[in-house]
Amino acid sequence: MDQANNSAPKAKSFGILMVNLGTPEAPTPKAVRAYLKEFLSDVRVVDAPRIIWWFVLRIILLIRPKPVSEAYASIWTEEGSPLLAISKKQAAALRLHLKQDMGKDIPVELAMTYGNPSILSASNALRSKGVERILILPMYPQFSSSTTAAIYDKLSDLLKQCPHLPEMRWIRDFHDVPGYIDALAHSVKQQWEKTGQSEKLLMSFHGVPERYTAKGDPYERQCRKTAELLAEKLALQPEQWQCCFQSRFGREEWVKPYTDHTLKQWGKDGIKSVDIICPAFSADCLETLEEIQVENKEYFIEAGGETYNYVPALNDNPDHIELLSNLVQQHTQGWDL
Ligand SMILES: C=CC1=C(C)c2cc3[nH]c(cc4nc(cc5[nH]c(cc1n2)c(C)c5CCC(=O)O)C(CCC(=O)O)=C4C)c(C)c3C=C
Ligand SMILES: [Fe+2]
Ligand SMILES: [Fe+2]
Repeated sequence: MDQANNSAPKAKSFGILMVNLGTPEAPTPKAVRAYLKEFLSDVRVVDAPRIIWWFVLRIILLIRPKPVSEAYASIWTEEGSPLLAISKKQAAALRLHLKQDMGKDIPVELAMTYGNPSILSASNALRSKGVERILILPMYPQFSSSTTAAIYDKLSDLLKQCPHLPEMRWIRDFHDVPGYIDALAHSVKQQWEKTGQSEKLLMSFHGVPERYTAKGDPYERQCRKTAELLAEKLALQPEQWQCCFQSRFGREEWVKPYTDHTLKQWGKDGIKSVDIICPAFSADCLETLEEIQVENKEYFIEAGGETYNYVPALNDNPDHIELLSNLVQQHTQGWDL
């Protein structure tokens, strides 16, 4: 019998498109303005009618870049923006871990929804490596129309130019995956080993407008589920923890309770010590390193609190990378044959 007919068809190679939000190129008003312009022009992020939003955005872009660039300057590192530097480390660690687990090189390309490296350049890099099947890995444990769906939109816009499409699969969310909850619990326990357990654990998630939940965005529900599972894993009593939402933007009501209000109230109520974790952020960034670690700490201490411990994001912790590798392997079943 013909040898060629007998052998299985050659497996098409697959690659991973790891995507996070994006960050300015530099901690300067000019770079922050360019970043905010692209980010805040996306209808998935701000869904206001375009004519009205166009006027409002012009004002925001006059006022916001200066203070926000100062906040970025305060967290900037030699490797650049923490979000980008950590994301690069996550991509490299995932590449290494997949090689160990799967015994071969699986291309992993990092992309940002806004700014660089763009989804276009990362997709082209995968194509140049001969990848015919792409697994999209949004680095958001909880699905939101304002983050994960924005990646879908960008990618579909880009694919409109392509005469031939790759096969694609998505990791839509992993808010309740045991490996994710375990990794969060492990990071809290490590904090407790270093500093002792505080009176309260505050789980602070990035907020979204209440209207988004009303329209069917599952984000708030998924955040609450993550928080419940983490509390259960840590065997916390209801009075020992609280789920809150941070990073409000604009004047409308966002999902509650608000992180800053809660910390001020706890300080006034005589709570002396708090541990705070931000499970919606897979990498430390402006919203954790400045807003949570600095700004909200001040609110708590000024209101009478004494001890405030920020539990870092999962970043490139080994159990985070193990979780990502397991998710990749589950979602590519049948592709590696
Ligand atoms: C305008 C509305 C915004 C929505 C809705 C929103 C949702 C959302 N964002 C993240 C994750 C991140 N956001 C970050 C920064 C950031 N977010 C907004 C606005 C909205 N986010 C702004 C305007 C900014 C920029 C900073 C500022 O001007 O205040 C970041 C950090 C980026 C960095 O460079 O470090 C992350 C990460 C999630 C998960 C989310 C909803 C689910
Ligand atoms: Fe945000
Ligand atoms: Fe593994």
